[in-house]
Amino acid sequence: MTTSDIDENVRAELDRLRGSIDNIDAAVVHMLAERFKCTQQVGHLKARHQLPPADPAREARQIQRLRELAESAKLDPAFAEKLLNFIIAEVIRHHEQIAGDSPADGTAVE
Ligand SMILES: O=C(O)C(=O)C[C@]1(C(=O)O)C=C[C@@H](O)C=C1
Repeated sequence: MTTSDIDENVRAELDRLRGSIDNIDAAVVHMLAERFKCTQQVGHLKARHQLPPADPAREARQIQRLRELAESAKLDPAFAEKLLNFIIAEVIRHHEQIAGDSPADGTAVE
């Protein structure tokens, strides 16, 4: 059986759920885009002031907080931690690129 020859009621329920999934995925993309807009500004600030791209102490606090939020939301905390680490790794890569593009005297224009 394929999804094209299933019962009409099942099809309607599947379509309804998929509609919500599509809305949630869109919200996730928009939220991530906003987060990356902020972290790009952090990257420029850090580059201007010769601050290191990564801040492991800050990350440890973020992971702890996210794990607690995940637990209370009934989301697997290990998954939440992996997701945050994945996002942060990309942010650090951007920070490193920005720092690499900036002259050491901090006179770069954004
Ligand atoms: O808060 C910072 O210092 C950032 O650079 C942002 C951020 C993040 O994406 O949340 C990224 C890298 C750091 O290691 C910690 C946090």
